[in-house]
Amino acid sequence: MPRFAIITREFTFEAAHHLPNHKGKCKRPHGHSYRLQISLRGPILNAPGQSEDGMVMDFDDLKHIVNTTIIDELSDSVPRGLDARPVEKGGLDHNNLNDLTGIRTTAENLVHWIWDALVAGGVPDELLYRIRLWETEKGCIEITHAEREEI
Ligand SMILES: Nc1nc2c(c(=O)[nH]1)N=C([C@H](O)[C@H](O)COP(=O)(O)OP(=O)(O)OP(=O)(O)O)CN2
Ligand SMILES: [Zn+2]
Repeated sequence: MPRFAIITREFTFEAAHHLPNHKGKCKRPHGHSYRLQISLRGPILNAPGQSEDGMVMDFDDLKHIVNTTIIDELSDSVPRGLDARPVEKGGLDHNNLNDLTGIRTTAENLVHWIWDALVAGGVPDELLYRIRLWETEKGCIEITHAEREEI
């Protein structure tokens, strides 16, 4: 029987957003230094002689897929919401999240959008374990498979 492990890689990006109709200051355009944690849970590979022997996934591979799917570039496979607008280039980093994603950019909505985007970009849904996102140092949103379930 394989043993399992949860691996977590952290990412940061700077981005602008606003929340239309928010009762407070967040309705105005402003920026955050976002902190993002992607966690995968899966079997520890038993592949003697291979690079990934003893890993769930190589951190380098996870970094590459997250950067090229959502952070530095936006993969063409990632669905964008109805309010999406053209952005000059790039992914979440140094962009306007309202225009890039086309969704209402609460942290709650963003973590579900990120989950969908990573699956669209090739991360197996069954490997994704948890996504955590900090907009500020004081507040964090997280989802796991339990929060992905529709009632
Ligand atoms: N549940 C949520 N609440 C809020 C969200 C959100 O995504 N989910 N977002 C915002 C705003 O985006 C805002 O930028 C963050 O607000 P806040 O926590 O108030 O951040 P501050 O650092 O500015 O808070 P201070 O109390 O002024 O330090 C709001 N709420
Ligand atoms: Zn904000």
